[in-house]
Amino acid sequence: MTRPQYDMTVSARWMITVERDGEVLENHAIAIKNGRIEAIIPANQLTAISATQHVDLPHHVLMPGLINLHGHSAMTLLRGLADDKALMDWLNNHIWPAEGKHVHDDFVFDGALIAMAEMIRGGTTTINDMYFYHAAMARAGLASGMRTFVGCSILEFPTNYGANADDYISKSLAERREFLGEELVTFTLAPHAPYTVSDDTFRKVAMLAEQEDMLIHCHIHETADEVEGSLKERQQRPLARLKELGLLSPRLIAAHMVHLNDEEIELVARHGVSVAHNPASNMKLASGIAPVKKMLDAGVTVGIGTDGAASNNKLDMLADTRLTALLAKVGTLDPTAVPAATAIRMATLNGAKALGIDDKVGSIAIGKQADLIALDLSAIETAPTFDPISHVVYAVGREQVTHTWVKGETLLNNRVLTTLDEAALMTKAADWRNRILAR
Ligand SMILES: CSC[C@H]1O[C@@H](n2cnc3c(O)ncnc32)[C@H](O)[C@@H]1O
Ligand SMILES: [Zn+2]
Repeated sequence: MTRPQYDMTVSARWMITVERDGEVLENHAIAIKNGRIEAIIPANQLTAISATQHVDLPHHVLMPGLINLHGHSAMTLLRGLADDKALMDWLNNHIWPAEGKHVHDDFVFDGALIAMAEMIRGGTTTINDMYFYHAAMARAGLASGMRTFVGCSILEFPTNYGANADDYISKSLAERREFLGEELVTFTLAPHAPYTVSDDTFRKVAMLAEQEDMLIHCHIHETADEVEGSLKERQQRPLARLKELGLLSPRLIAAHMVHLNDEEIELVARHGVSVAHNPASNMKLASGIAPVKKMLDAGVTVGIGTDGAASNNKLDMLADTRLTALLAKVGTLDPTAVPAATAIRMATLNGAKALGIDDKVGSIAIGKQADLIALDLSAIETAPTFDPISHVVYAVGREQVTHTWVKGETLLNNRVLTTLDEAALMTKAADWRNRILAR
């Protein structure tokens, strides 16, 4: 009898499937063909099948790849330029002036590749980004092999990329056309925030999203100042305004959502809006603590994002999954607010749901694409292991990520990047440091 033939099999000591909260398979293997998981079997049945390549992970946990639900990848090149500031001081007096001097295609391409090297080494397989120069971002995504959502920024004021909202929109749609056939690249509409986008533009974005079947990605209710500013200027809270303008729908991924009352949480749940929670950025910019437990209890899909490297200052989804669990506990004084298994689901399947790709990725299941990561738990820092779910959330560091796969392609092999040249990127980073310091 001929044995079933696969491209790759991976066996692991533990497998966190995320199919059911808390499910851990011990000593199991998966078989992958054409980038898809075709079988999940006890490791002792591996002899019954054959594969071109086998990866044995005897001390490792295998789990779905992490989904970074909110980021600005190219901002790695501005990391550490302005720390210890509140959001509007940080943006108005530091980040926007620096972006005005430096942000062009080459900045976005190089900065995004540096971000992707960091993310792949930390177990992130999907990035939901928003920035400028989208063809450069998409090219970086294709070069790295990451699943890349390219958010097309829309603002009312001019930047190097666009003159006004209509200009941002038309340039973005033109850049999108070039990548429409690429499975791993998806363009989204990214109106920056309620305080930088007009009513007319928000209406256009809502219509365009329907016409073109696109997601919308926007910073919303990030700070108390944003909510108060809107009340002062328009006698309306930003979310109420966005509801009137037709923005609230399952297409919308709302980044931050820190300052919400109970009615707003209900509204967001009713309209199927997803939320990208950014605990590190919210802590560093002193924006506040998002009501994550209340949102989850109301049925909102809440995923996790890092935000940019200039406000985090890491692109470390494992660290921010830990922060998600810890911050929810301290914010509610309830140790059960976000348990470990919930935090893992937020960083994987919830991100996939928000992006509308949970039929493809976000958990380990037959038929899903092989976006997977492996972490080596044999380090002293994670010995002994009683519960791998606990270790992944509370004890591991990203240096324990050994392998990262997207659609069955190896992006990280025993901690070595396979698609990106780390040494060349180090040189690029040094060049950018000199250019930025020179201006
Ligand atoms: C439209 S995305 C690009 C734009 O957003 C800026 N930005 C980065 N992080 C944040 C944040 O947390 N809140 C608001 N705006 C942010 C970034 O610098 C770009 O100018
Ligand atoms: Zn952001």
